[in-house]
Amino acid sequence: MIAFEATRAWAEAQDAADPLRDFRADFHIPQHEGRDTLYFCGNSLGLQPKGVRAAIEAELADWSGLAVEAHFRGRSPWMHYHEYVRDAMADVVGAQPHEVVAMNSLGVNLHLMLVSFYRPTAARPAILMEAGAFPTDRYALESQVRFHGFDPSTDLIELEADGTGGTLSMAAIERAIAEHGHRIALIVLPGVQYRTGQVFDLARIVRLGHARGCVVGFDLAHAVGNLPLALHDSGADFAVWCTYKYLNAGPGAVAGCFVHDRHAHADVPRFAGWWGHDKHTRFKMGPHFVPTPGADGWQISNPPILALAPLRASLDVFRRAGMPRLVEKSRRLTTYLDWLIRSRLDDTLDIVTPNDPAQRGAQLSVRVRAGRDAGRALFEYLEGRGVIGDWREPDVIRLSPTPLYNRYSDCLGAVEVIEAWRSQA
Ligand SMILES: Cc1ncc(COP(=O)(O)O)c(C=O)c1O
Ligand SMILES: Nc1c(O)cccc1C(=O)C[C@H](N)C(=O)O
Repeated sequence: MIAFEATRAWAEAQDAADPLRDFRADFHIPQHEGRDTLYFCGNSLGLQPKGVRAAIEAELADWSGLAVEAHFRGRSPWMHYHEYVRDAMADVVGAQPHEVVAMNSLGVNLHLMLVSFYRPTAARPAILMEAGAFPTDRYALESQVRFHGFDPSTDLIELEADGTGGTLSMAAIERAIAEHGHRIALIVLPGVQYRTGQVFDLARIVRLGHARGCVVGFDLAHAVGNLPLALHDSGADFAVWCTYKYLNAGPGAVAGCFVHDRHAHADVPRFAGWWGHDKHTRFKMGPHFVPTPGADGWQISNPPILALAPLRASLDVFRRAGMPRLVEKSRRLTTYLDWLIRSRLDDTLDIVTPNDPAQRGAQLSVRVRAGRDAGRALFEYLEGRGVIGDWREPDVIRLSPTPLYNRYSDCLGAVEVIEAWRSQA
Protein backbone atom coordinates (compact mmCIF):
# COMPACT_ATOMS: atom_id res chain seq x y z
CA MET A 1 0.00 0.00 0.00
CA ILE A 2 1.46 3.36 -1.06
CA ALA A 3 1.04 6.23 1.38
CA PHE A 4 -0.26 9.14 -0.68
CA GLU A 5 -0.69 12.72 0.45
CA ALA A 6 -2.94 15.40 -0.95
CA THR A 7 -0.50 18.27 -0.51
CA ARG A 8 1.28 20.22 -3.19
CA ALA A 9 4.62 19.68 -1.44
CA TRP A 10 4.14 15.89 -1.55
CA ALA A 11 3.02 15.88 -5.21
CA GLU A 12 5.94 18.07 -6.26
CA ALA A 13 8.38 15.88 -4.37
CA GLN A 14 7.02 12.87 -6.31
CA ASP A 15 7.49 14.77 -9.56
CA ALA A 16 11.06 15.64 -8.63
CA ALA A 17 11.84 12.00 -7.78
CA ASP A 18 10.08 10.59 -10.88
CA PRO A 19 12.66 8.67 -12.99
CA LEU A 20 10.68 9.63 -16.13
CA ARG A 21 10.34 13.34 -15.24
CA ASP A 22 12.60 14.55 -18.06
CA PHE A 23 10.35 13.07 -20.76
CA ARG A 24 7.82 15.87 -20.22
CA ALA A 25 10.32 18.24 -21.83
CA ASP A 26 10.17 16.11 -25.00
CA PHE A 27 6.56 17.28 -25.58
CA HIS A 28 4.80 20.51 -26.49
CA ILE A 29 2.34 21.24 -23.69
CA PRO A 30 -0.67 23.32 -24.83
CA GLN A 31 -1.00 26.62 -22.98
CA HIS A 32 -3.93 28.16 -21.13
CA GLU A 33 -3.69 31.78 -20.01
CA GLY A 34 0.07 31.67 -20.11
CA ARG A 35 0.43 28.39 -18.19
CA ASP A 36 0.70 24.72 -19.09
CA THR A 37 -2.72 23.11 -19.35
CA LEU A 38 -3.35 20.12 -17.14
CA TYR A 39 -3.65 17.78 -20.12
CA PHE A 40 -5.59 14.59 -19.33
CA CYS A 41 -6.52 13.70 -22.89
CA GLY A 42 -3.60 11.52 -23.96
CA ASN A 43 -6.13 8.69 -24.35
CA SER A 44 -7.72 10.60 -27.23
CA LEU A 45 -4.95 12.67 -28.81
CA GLY A 46 -1.44 12.42 -27.38
CA LEU A 47 0.73 15.54 -27.22
CA GLN A 48 3.21 16.40 -29.94
CA PRO A 49 6.74 15.09 -29.34
CA LYS A 50 9.24 17.84 -30.07
CA GLY A 51 11.15 15.50 -32.38
CA VAL A 52 8.23 15.36 -34.82
CA ARG A 53 8.91 18.66 -36.58
CA ALA A 54 12.51 17.71 -37.43
CA ALA A 55 11.39 14.25 -38.55
CA ILE A 56 8.89 15.73 -41.02
CA GLU A 57 11.29 18.45 -42.13
CA ALA A 58 13.95 15.84 -42.95
CA GLU A 59 11.54 14.14 -45.36
CA LEU A 60 10.42 17.47 -46.83
CA ALA A 61 14.08 18.32 -47.43
CA ASP A 62 14.69 14.99 -49.15
CA TRP A 63 11.59 15.48 -51.26
CA SER A 64 12.65 18.97 -52.34
CA GLY A 65 16.30 18.05 -52.79
CA LEU A 66 16.09 14.55 -54.22
CA ALA A 67 12.48 13.98 -55.28
CA VAL A 68 12.07 10.46 -56.69
CA GLU A 69 15.69 9.66 -55.90
CA ALA A 70 14.86 9.87 -52.19
CA HIS A 71 13.19 6.47 -52.51
CA PHE A 72 16.71 5.05 -52.78
CA ARG A 73 19.15 7.80 -51.79
CA GLY A 74 17.32 9.75 -49.09
CA ARG A 75 18.75 9.87 -45.56
CA SER A 76 16.09 7.29 -44.74
CA PRO A 77 15.35 5.75 -48.13
CA TRP A 78 11.56 5.80 -48.58
CA MET A 79 11.60 2.40 -50.19
CA HIS A 80 11.90 0.80 -46.77
CA TYR A 81 10.28 3.52 -44.68
CA HIS A 82 7.49 1.46 -43.07
CA GLU A 83 10.17 -0.94 -41.87
CA TYR A 84 11.83 1.79 -39.76
CA VAL A 85 8.97 1.74 -37.25
CA ARG A 86 8.57 -2.01 -37.19
CA ASP A 87 10.86 -3.06 -34.34
CA ALA A 88 9.77 -0.31 -31.95
CA MET A 89 6.11 -0.99 -32.69
CA ALA A 90 6.62 -4.74 -32.18
CA ASP A 91 8.26 -4.00 -28.81
CA VAL A 92 5.36 -1.84 -27.67
CA VAL A 93 2.75 -4.53 -28.46
CA GLY A 94 4.85 -7.58 -27.54
CA ALA A 95 5.02 -9.06 -31.01
CA GLN A 96 7.64 -10.46 -33.35
CA PRO A 97 8.72 -7.80 -35.87
CA HIS A 98 7.18 -9.58 -38.87
CA GLU A 99 3.83 -9.75 -37.06
CA VAL A 100 3.30 -5.97 -37.16
CA VAL A 101 2.93 -3.35 -39.85
CA ALA A 102 2.19 0.38 -39.81
CA MET A 103 -0.40 1.23 -42.45
CA ASN A 104 -3.69 3.01 -43.13
CA SER A 105 -5.92 3.94 -40.21
CA LEU A 106 -7.55 1.84 -37.52
CA GLY A 107 -11.00 1.47 -39.10
CA VAL A 108 -9.51 0.59 -42.47
CA ASN A 109 -7.19 -2.00 -40.93
CA LEU A 110 -10.12 -3.52 -39.05
CA HIS A 111 -11.97 -3.99 -42.34
CA LEU A 112 -8.87 -5.48 -44.00
CA MET A 113 -8.49 -7.95 -41.13
CA LEU A 114 -12.18 -8.86 -41.37
CA VAL A 115 -11.79 -9.57 -45.08
CA SER A 116 -9.21 -12.22 -44.20
CA PHE A 117 -10.34 -13.49 -40.82
CA TYR A 118 -14.12 -13.25 -40.79
CA ARG A 119 -15.09 -16.23 -42.95
CA PRO A 120 -18.69 -16.95 -41.96
CA THR A 121 -20.53 -20.08 -43.03
CA ALA A 122 -24.21 -20.98 -42.71
CA ALA A 123 -23.38 -23.11 -39.67
CA ARG A 124 -21.01 -20.58 -38.10
CA PRO A 125 -21.96 -17.07 -39.18
CA ALA A 126 -21.75 -14.97 -36.01
CA ILE A 127 -19.47 -12.29 -34.60
CA LEU A 128 -19.28 -11.78 -30.83
CA MET A 129 -18.59 -8.22 -29.67
CA GLU A 130 -19.42 -5.96 -26.73
CA ALA A 131 -22.52 -3.78 -26.68
CA GLY A 132 -21.33 -0.20 -26.26
CA ALA A 133 -18.21 -0.72 -28.36
CA PHE A 134 -16.68 2.31 -30.06
CA PRO A 135 -19.03 3.11 -32.97
CA THR A 136 -16.50 2.32 -35.71
CA ASP A 137 -16.18 -1.23 -34.44
CA ARG A 138 -19.91 -1.80 -34.45
CA TYR A 139 -20.36 -0.18 -37.84
CA ALA A 140 -17.51 -2.23 -39.29
CA LEU A 141 -18.67 -5.52 -37.81
CA GLU A 142 -22.32 -5.01 -38.68
CA SER A 143 -21.47 -3.99 -42.24
CA GLN A 144 -19.27 -7.08 -42.66
CA VAL A 145 -22.04 -9.37 -41.42
CA ARG A 146 -24.39 -7.80 -44.01
CA PHE A 147 -21.69 -7.87 -46.69
CA HIS A 148 -21.54 -11.65 -46.32
CA GLY A 149 -25.33 -11.89 -46.62
CA PHE A 150 -26.02 -12.63 -42.96
CA ASP A 151 -28.38 -10.89 -40.57
CA PRO A 152 -26.94 -8.71 -37.77
CA SER A 153 -30.07 -9.20 -35.67
CA THR A 154 -29.08 -12.84 -35.17
CA ASP A 155 -25.44 -12.95 -36.25
CA LEU A 156 -23.99 -9.96 -34.42
CA ILE A 157 -24.00 -11.07 -30.79
CA GLU A 158 -23.52 -8.09 -28.48
CA LEU A 159 -22.47 -8.72 -24.91
CA GLU A 160 -24.30 -6.43 -22.50
CA ALA A 161 -22.37 -4.85 -19.65
CA ASP A 162 -23.13 -6.60 -16.36
CA GLY A 163 -20.90 -4.66 -13.94
CA THR A 164 -21.37 -1.42 -12.08
CA GLY A 165 -20.74 1.58 -14.27
CA GLY A 166 -21.00 -0.39 -17.50
CA THR A 167 -18.11 -2.83 -17.18
CA LEU A 168 -18.25 -6.34 -18.60
CA SER A 169 -17.23 -9.33 -16.51
CA MET A 170 -15.00 -12.14 -17.71
CA ALA A 171 -17.74 -14.50 -16.52
CA ALA A 172 -20.19 -12.92 -18.98
CA ILE A 173 -17.70 -13.32 -21.82
CA GLU A 174 -17.10 -16.92 -20.80
CA ARG A 175 -20.85 -17.66 -20.66
CA ALA A 176 -21.43 -16.15 -24.11
CA ILE A 177 -18.62 -18.19 -25.65
CA ALA A 178 -19.91 -21.35 -23.97
CA GLU A 179 -23.47 -20.69 -25.16
CA HIS A 180 -22.85 -19.42 -28.69
CA GLY A 181 -19.33 -20.68 -29.44
CA HIS A 182 -20.45 -23.24 -32.02
CA ARG A 183 -22.06 -20.41 -34.12
CA ILE A 184 -19.32 -17.81 -33.60
CA ALA A 185 -16.93 -17.32 -36.51
CA LEU A 186 -15.13 -14.38 -34.91
CA ILE A 187 -14.73 -12.64 -31.56
CA VAL A 188 -13.69 -8.95 -31.56
CA LEU A 189 -13.14 -7.19 -28.25
CA PRO A 190 -11.14 -4.17 -27.12
CA GLY A 191 -7.93 -4.22 -25.08
CA VAL A 192 -9.26 -1.30 -23.04
CA GLN A 193 -12.90 -0.21 -23.25
CA TYR A 194 -12.94 3.40 -24.45
CA ARG A 195 -15.78 4.65 -22.22
CA THR A 196 -15.13 2.76 -18.98
CA GLY A 197 -11.36 2.29 -19.18
CA GLN A 198 -11.77 -1.42 -18.32
CA VAL A 199 -8.93 -3.74 -19.39
CA PHE A 200 -9.70 -7.09 -21.01
CA ASP A 201 -7.69 -10.27 -20.51
CA LEU A 202 -6.58 -10.93 -24.07
CA ALA A 203 -4.86 -14.28 -23.53
CA ARG A 204 -7.85 -15.72 -21.65
CA ILE A 205 -10.33 -14.55 -24.28
CA VAL A 206 -8.17 -16.10 -27.01
CA ARG A 207 -7.96 -19.41 -25.11
CA LEU A 208 -11.72 -19.55 -24.62
CA GLY A 209 -12.42 -18.55 -28.22
CA HIS A 210 -9.93 -20.90 -29.82
CA ALA A 211 -11.18 -23.79 -27.69
CA ARG A 212 -14.57 -23.33 -29.42
CA GLY A 213 -13.07 -22.92 -32.90
CA CYS A 214 -13.53 -19.12 -33.11
CA VAL A 215 -11.06 -16.66 -34.64
CA VAL A 216 -10.15 -13.92 -32.12
CA GLY A 217 -9.09 -10.33 -32.88
CA PHE A 218 -8.73 -7.15 -30.83
CA ASP A 219 -9.11 -3.41 -31.18
CA LEU A 220 -6.20 -2.07 -29.14
CA ALA A 221 -6.82 1.66 -29.75
CA HIS A 222 -6.83 2.42 -26.02
CA ALA A 223 -4.36 -0.28 -24.98
CA VAL A 224 -1.32 0.35 -27.14
CA GLY A 225 1.36 2.43 -25.43
CA ASN A 226 -0.79 2.24 -22.30
CA LEU A 227 -0.57 -1.37 -21.07
CA PRO A 228 2.12 -4.03 -21.16
CA LEU A 229 0.98 -6.12 -24.12
CA ALA A 230 2.13 -9.59 -25.14
CA LEU A 231 0.24 -9.98 -28.39
CA HIS A 232 2.25 -12.87 -29.77
CA ASP A 233 1.97 -14.89 -26.57
CA SER A 234 -1.73 -14.07 -26.25
CA GLY A 235 -2.25 -16.11 -29.41
CA ALA A 236 -4.62 -13.51 -30.91
CA ASP A 237 -5.20 -14.02 -34.62
CA PHE A 238 -5.08 -10.31 -35.38
CA ALA A 239 -5.19 -6.89 -33.74
CA VAL A 240 -5.53 -3.31 -34.90
CA TRP A 241 -4.77 0.01 -33.22
CA CYS A 242 -4.34 3.69 -33.88
CA THR A 243 -1.20 5.62 -32.96
CA TYR A 244 -2.58 9.07 -32.14
CA LYS A 245 -3.53 8.32 -28.53
CA TYR A 246 -0.87 7.09 -26.10
CA LEU A 247 1.60 6.67 -28.97
CA ASN A 248 1.53 10.44 -29.71
CA ALA A 249 2.00 10.10 -33.47
CA GLY A 250 -0.44 12.91 -34.35
CA PRO A 251 -4.02 13.40 -35.50
CA GLY A 252 -5.12 10.66 -37.89
CA ALA A 253 -1.61 9.16 -37.78
CA VAL A 254 -0.70 5.94 -39.56
CA ALA A 255 -2.18 3.00 -37.64
CA GLY A 256 -0.90 -0.42 -36.62
CA CYS A 257 -1.89 -3.97 -37.42
CA PHE A 258 -0.84 -7.35 -36.00
CA VAL A 259 -1.21 -10.71 -37.73
CA HIS A 260 -0.05 -13.67 -35.68
CA ASP A 261 2.93 -15.61 -36.96
CA ARG A 262 0.73 -18.68 -37.51
CA HIS A 263 -0.91 -16.74 -40.38
CA ALA A 264 2.36 -15.37 -41.80
CA HIS A 265 2.12 -17.61 -44.86
CA ALA A 266 -1.63 -18.20 -44.76
CA ASP A 267 -3.51 -18.57 -47.98
CA VAL A 268 -6.46 -16.42 -46.93
CA PRO A 269 -8.58 -14.03 -48.98
CA ARG A 270 -7.31 -10.49 -48.82
CA PHE A 271 -7.69 -7.17 -50.59
CA ALA A 272 -4.36 -6.91 -52.34
CA GLY A 273 -2.15 -4.07 -53.54
CA TRP A 274 1.39 -3.80 -54.81
CA TRP A 275 2.96 -2.90 -51.45
CA GLY A 276 1.75 -6.19 -49.99
CA HIS A 277 3.35 -8.14 -52.81
CA ASP A 278 6.55 -10.08 -52.14
CA LYS A 279 9.04 -7.29 -51.66
CA HIS A 280 11.76 -9.12 -53.61
CA THR A 281 9.71 -9.17 -56.82
CA ARG A 282 7.46 -6.13 -56.28
CA PHE A 283 9.23 -4.10 -58.93
CA LYS A 284 9.06 -6.85 -61.52
CA MET A 285 5.51 -5.51 -61.93
CA GLY A 286 4.06 -8.97 -62.62
CA PRO A 287 0.31 -9.50 -62.91
CA HIS A 288 -0.08 -12.10 -60.15
CA PHE A 289 -0.16 -11.16 -56.49
CA VAL A 290 2.21 -13.10 -54.24
CA PRO A 291 1.87 -11.83 -50.67
CA THR A 292 5.01 -10.95 -48.78
CA PRO A 293 5.05 -13.15 -45.63
CA GLY A 294 3.79 -11.67 -42.36
CA ALA A 295 1.77 -8.56 -41.60
CA ASP A 296 3.51 -6.66 -44.43
CA GLY A 297 1.53 -8.78 -46.86
CA TRP A 298 -1.67 -6.91 -45.93
CA GLN A 299 -0.36 -3.54 -47.15
CA ILE A 300 -2.06 -2.13 -50.19
CA SER A 301 -0.42 1.19 -51.01
CA ASN A 302 3.06 2.59 -50.72
CA PRO A 303 3.34 4.27 -47.31
CA PRO A 304 2.67 7.99 -46.70
CA ILE A 305 6.18 9.09 -45.74
CA LEU A 306 5.22 12.49 -44.28
CA ALA A 307 2.62 10.80 -42.09
CA LEU A 308 4.96 8.02 -40.97
CA ALA A 309 7.73 10.41 -39.93
CA PRO A 310 5.91 11.53 -36.73
CA LEU A 311 5.28 7.90 -35.75
CA ARG A 312 8.97 7.23 -36.08
CA ALA A 313 9.79 10.21 -33.84
CA SER A 314 7.18 9.24 -31.25
CA LEU A 315 8.25 5.59 -31.13
CA ASP A 316 11.76 6.81 -30.46
CA VAL A 317 10.46 8.39 -27.23
CA PHE A 318 8.88 5.04 -26.29
CA ARG A 319 12.09 3.21 -27.05
CA ARG A 320 14.01 5.52 -24.72
CA ALA A 321 11.43 5.37 -21.92
CA GLY A 322 10.66 1.64 -22.23
CA MET A 323 7.22 0.16 -21.60
CA PRO A 324 8.12 -1.43 -18.22
CA ARG A 325 9.10 1.95 -16.72
CA LEU A 326 6.09 3.66 -18.28
CA VAL A 327 3.71 1.04 -16.94
CA GLU A 328 5.20 1.26 -13.46
CA LYS A 329 4.74 5.04 -13.34
CA SER A 330 1.34 4.84 -14.98
CA ARG A 331 -0.02 2.47 -12.32
CA ARG A 332 1.21 4.73 -9.53
CA LEU A 333 -0.01 7.96 -11.15
CA THR A 334 -3.50 6.63 -11.92
CA THR A 335 -3.72 5.12 -8.43
CA TYR A 336 -2.84 8.56 -7.03
CA LEU A 337 -5.61 10.25 -9.03
CA ASP A 338 -8.02 7.49 -7.99
CA TRP A 339 -7.02 7.99 -4.34
CA LEU A 340 -7.43 11.77 -4.55
CA ILE A 341 -10.89 11.45 -6.06
CA ARG A 342 -12.04 8.85 -3.54
CA SER A 343 -10.65 10.72 -0.55
CA ARG A 344 -11.61 14.29 -1.54
CA LEU A 345 -14.49 14.05 -3.98
CA ASP A 346 -16.36 11.00 -2.79
CA ASP A 347 -19.60 12.96 -2.39
CA THR A 348 -19.31 14.40 -5.92
CA LEU A 349 -17.90 11.79 -8.32
CA ASP A 350 -18.32 8.07 -8.97
CA ILE A 351 -15.42 6.32 -10.63
CA VAL A 352 -16.63 4.01 -13.39
CA THR A 353 -13.24 2.47 -14.16
CA PRO A 354 -12.34 -0.66 -12.14
CA ASN A 355 -10.47 0.04 -8.93
CA ASP A 356 -8.08 -2.89 -9.42
CA PRO A 357 -4.88 -1.54 -11.08
CA ALA A 358 -4.62 -4.77 -13.09
CA GLN A 359 -7.97 -4.00 -14.70
CA ARG A 360 -7.26 -0.49 -15.88
CA GLY A 361 -4.61 1.59 -17.60
CA ALA A 362 -3.97 5.33 -17.63
CA GLN A 363 -7.61 6.38 -17.61
CA LEU A 364 -10.27 7.11 -15.03
CA SER A 365 -13.82 7.61 -16.23
CA VAL A 366 -15.97 9.48 -13.76
CA ARG A 367 -19.63 10.39 -13.44
CA VAL A 368 -20.95 13.35 -11.50
CA ARG A 369 -23.40 12.03 -8.89
CA ALA A 370 -25.76 14.95 -9.39
CA GLY A 371 -26.45 13.76 -12.95
CA ARG A 372 -25.69 14.48 -16.60
CA ASP A 373 -26.33 18.25 -16.56
CA ALA A 374 -24.01 18.70 -13.60
CA GLY A 375 -21.48 16.50 -15.41
CA ARG A 376 -21.56 18.73 -18.50
CA ALA A 377 -21.25 21.80 -16.26
CA LEU A 378 -18.20 20.34 -14.53
CA PHE A 379 -16.64 19.38 -17.85
CA GLU A 380 -17.04 22.91 -19.18
CA TYR A 381 -15.75 24.40 -15.92
CA LEU A 382 -12.61 22.24 -16.20
CA GLU A 383 -12.05 23.23 -19.83
CA GLY A 384 -12.41 26.91 -18.92
CA ARG A 385 -9.64 26.50 -16.35
CA GLY A 386 -7.21 24.65 -18.56
CA VAL A 387 -7.95 21.12 -17.31
CA ILE A 388 -8.36 19.08 -20.48
CA GLY A 389 -10.25 15.81 -20.24
CA ASP A 390 -13.02 14.67 -22.53
CA TRP A 391 -16.73 14.03 -22.43
CA ARG A 392 -18.26 10.79 -23.60
CA GLU A 393 -22.00 10.47 -23.94
CA PRO A 394 -24.16 9.96 -22.07
CA ASP A 395 -22.51 11.16 -18.88
CA VAL A 396 -18.83 10.26 -18.58
CA ILE A 397 -15.81 12.53 -18.11
CA ARG A 398 -12.56 10.75 -18.99
CA LEU A 399 -9.32 11.82 -17.34
CA SER A 400 -6.14 10.17 -18.50
CA PRO A 401 -2.90 10.75 -16.59
CA THR A 402 -0.30 9.59 -19.10
CA PRO A 403 3.09 8.69 -17.71
CA LEU A 404 5.23 10.34 -20.40
CA TYR A 405 4.12 13.87 -19.63
CA ASN A 406 1.67 13.99 -16.72
CA ARG A 407 2.78 14.76 -13.19
CA TYR A 408 1.51 13.99 -9.72
CA SER A 409 0.98 17.74 -9.31
CA ASP A 410 -1.28 17.71 -12.41
CA CYS A 411 -3.53 15.16 -10.68
CA LEU A 412 -3.67 17.27 -7.55
CA GLY A 413 -4.33 20.41 -9.63
CA ALA A 414 -7.27 18.79 -11.43
CA VAL A 415 -8.81 17.64 -8.14
CA GLU A 416 -8.43 21.15 -6.69
CA VAL A 417 -10.28 22.62 -9.67
CA ILE A 418 -13.09 20.08 -9.21
CA GLU A 419 -13.28 21.05 -5.52
CA ALA A 420 -13.55 24.70 -6.53
CA TRP A 421 -16.42 23.81 -8.89
CA ARG A 422 -18.18 21.88 -6.13
CA SER A 423 -17.97 24.78 -3.71
CA GLN A 424 -19.62 27.17 -6.18
CA ALA A 425 -22.08 24.73 -7.85
C1 LIG B 1 -11.78 1.88 -29.84
C2 LIG B 1 -11.71 2.67 -31.11
N1 LIG B 1 -11.99 2.05 -32.28
C3 LIG B 1 -11.94 2.72 -33.44
C4 LIG B 1 -11.63 4.07 -33.48
C5 LIG B 1 -11.65 4.74 -34.83
O1 LIG B 1 -10.39 5.05 -35.27
P1 LIG B 1 -10.08 5.69 -36.70
O2 LIG B 1 -10.97 6.89 -36.87
O3 LIG B 1 -8.65 6.10 -36.57
O4 LIG B 1 -10.33 4.66 -37.72
C6 LIG B 1 -11.32 4.75 -32.28
C7 LIG B 1 -10.93 6.16 -32.20
O5 LIG B 1 -11.32 7.07 -32.84
C8 LIG B 1 -11.39 4.03 -31.07
O6 LIG B 1 -11.16 4.63 -29.91
N1 LIG C 1 -9.72 10.89 -33.49
C1 LIG C 1 -10.59 11.76 -32.91
C2 LIG C 1 -10.96 12.94 -33.59
O1 LIG C 1 -10.42 13.18 -34.82
C3 LIG C 1 -11.84 13.84 -33.01
C4 LIG C 1 -12.35 13.58 -31.77
C5 LIG C 1 -12.01 12.44 -31.08
C6 LIG C 1 -11.16 11.51 -31.66
C7 LIG C 1 -10.84 10.24 -30.98
O2 LIG C 1 -9.85 9.65 -31.24
C8 LIG C 1 -11.80 9.73 -30.00
C9 LIG C 1 -11.33 8.49 -29.31
N2 LIG C 1 -11.11 7.38 -30.21
C10 LIG C 1 -12.26 8.06 -28.20
O3 LIG C 1 -11.90 7.18 -27.45
O4 LIG C 1 -13.33 8.56 -28.01
